[in-house]
Amino acid sequence: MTDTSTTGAASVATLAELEQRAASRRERPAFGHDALISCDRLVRIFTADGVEVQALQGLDLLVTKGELMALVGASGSGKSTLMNILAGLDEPTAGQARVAGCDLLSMGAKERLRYRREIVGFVWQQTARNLLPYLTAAQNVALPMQLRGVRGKAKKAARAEELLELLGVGELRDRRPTQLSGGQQQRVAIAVALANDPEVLLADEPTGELDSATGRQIFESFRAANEELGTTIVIVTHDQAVATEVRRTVAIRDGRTSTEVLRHTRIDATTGEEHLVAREYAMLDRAGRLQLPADYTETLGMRDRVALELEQDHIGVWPDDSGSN
Ligand SMILES: Nc1ncnc2c1ncn2[C@@H]1O[C@H](COP(=O)(O)OP(=O)(O)OP(=O)(O)O)[C@@H](O)[C@H]1O
Repeated sequence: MTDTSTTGAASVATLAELEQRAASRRERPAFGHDALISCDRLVRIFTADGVEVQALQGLDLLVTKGELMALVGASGSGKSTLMNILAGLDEPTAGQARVAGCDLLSMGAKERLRYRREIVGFVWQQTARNLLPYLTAAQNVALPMQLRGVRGKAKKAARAEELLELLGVGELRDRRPTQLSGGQQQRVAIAVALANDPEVLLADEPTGELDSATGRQIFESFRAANEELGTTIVIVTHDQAVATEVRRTVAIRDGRTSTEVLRHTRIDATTGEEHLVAREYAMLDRAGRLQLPADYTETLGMRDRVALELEQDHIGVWPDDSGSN
């Protein structure tokens, strides 16, 4: 008979060890504790005509304060759903979402209104949705300050002027939206979104209705806001030029973050020249789940099951060869 008591005793933790483990788990910082935007297993289910659509299926996303990043993904992948939740316009079905310390699931109506006025600013694709047609550019920028209860007409006018100048449309302050080009309207819209100095600026396809040269100018306006005012900016875009200009592009697929491209400049040791280096990463969620890019799995004919091997500094993933033995 084999004596298992020794092995059994060795594998059973003492009470003191269990208490220590529980304590260290408690002390471990929560997911995204130091991020400005933190989405944790975010779910949004829509029900239309008795049919359920899972627009977000456990999406994880962390954005650090001061970042300028892009979100990309095919049509229907859930980008606008996520933006509407982050903008405080829609509520998630489950999961957690926090922006600048505000819990987007438990906010009451009053808190939600304050959140939309003071914590986030947004710029939409449709230029007409961003500005009131009967107000001048400067009056449009002053309006959010007025709604927030900022006192002093001169103070509001000065802030409006400062923002319009920063975005390169200072000289257009007295024009109404119909007297501005699409690109100029979007720059005024960015000034409106920044009026109350929000922590986060959200933009959903802000260059979607513009030609590529104008789109580039708009992107430069976002960069100016990010660099000069330190505003954290998240841009949803189909625009390849925008997606490759930012340091971090996160791809959403089927309601989840799937891959992420990080870019940094590297100086060539021999020539001294600067090169932009981009590298694609797959997201690993807290349960250890990894989504492999479809083009990788299709190339190697991987389906249903893969073989894994732990090496010293990497994990190998091979097509399932169990049938060939
Ligand atoms: N109000 C709604 N009612 C029902 N289904 C919805 C609603 N809003 C979005 N959906 C569905 O949720 C999924 C995600 O939509 P979403 O608009 O977030 O995608 P998207 O990535 O922004 O797409 P696009 O790039 O075309 O704007 C889609 O299948 C869409 O049909």
